[in-house]
Amino acid sequence: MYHLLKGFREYMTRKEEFSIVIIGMDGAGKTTLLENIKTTYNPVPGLPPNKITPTVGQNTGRITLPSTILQFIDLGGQSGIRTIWDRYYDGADALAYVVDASDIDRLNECWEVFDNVLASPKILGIPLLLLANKQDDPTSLSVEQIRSSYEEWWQNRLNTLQRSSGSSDQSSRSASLDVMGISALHGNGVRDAVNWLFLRVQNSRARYVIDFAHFLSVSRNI
Ligand SMILES: Nc1nc2c(ncn2[C@@H]2O[C@H](COP(=O)(O)OP(=O)(O)OP(=O)(O)O)[C@@H](O)[C@H]2O)c(=O)[nH]1
Ligand SMILES: [Mg+2]
Repeated sequence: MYHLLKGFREYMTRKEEFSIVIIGMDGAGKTTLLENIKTTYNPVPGLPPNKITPTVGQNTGRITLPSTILQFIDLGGQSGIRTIWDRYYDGADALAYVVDASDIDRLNECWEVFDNVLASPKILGIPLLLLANKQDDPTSLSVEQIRSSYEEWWQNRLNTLQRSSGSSDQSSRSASLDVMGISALHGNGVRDAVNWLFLRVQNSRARYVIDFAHFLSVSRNI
């Protein structure tokens, strides 16, 4: 029991590290977001936007918060590379799906790609944040418009599949979807998005602690 309690104490006091995977279509602004997060939180700034090129593979960045380390993994979004995303879901504590809110012509494709992400059983239970990026661009859709666009896309898809009974499924899907607006280029909303991710991964840790405490109380009674 002593070792169990010692282990529990060490578990409670160590700086927990969480992995956050950033996905989204090519050009959505994922790497710009990652580099902005580095600049915002680290003493060494991230790459300036004019030095960022399309990602082939992945980029990573770590930030240290008072009680937590967040490790961000930004994956390339070009169609040929999207097949690698699935491999990263297993180790992910949270997912951020970045949308280019100014690229209205590609929104349908964006929702198809998003739907594929949602269809993966590996992401069940992982906090998921939808980021409507490029809010600094006056042509960008707002957070509400992005949410409506997804709802509309989903409804059309149901209609195409002639699954009219699925409408309640659709409403629960979009109602539980967290959407935030950001400008990865200028940093607006980036701290709020990082706070959301931090709180969600912390909450999932709290659940583990409750489970462990429950395990301890059960083992005491054995
Ligand atoms: N106006 C505006 N442009 C942005 C913003 N974020 C990114 N961009 C621009 O969008 C383009 C693509 O940005 P990236 O960060 O390379 O996009 P990505 O999602 O990493 O793309 P892949 O690596 O190909 O998957 C660049 O020209 C960025 O400067 C933003 O918040 N506002
Ligand atoms: Mg990139």
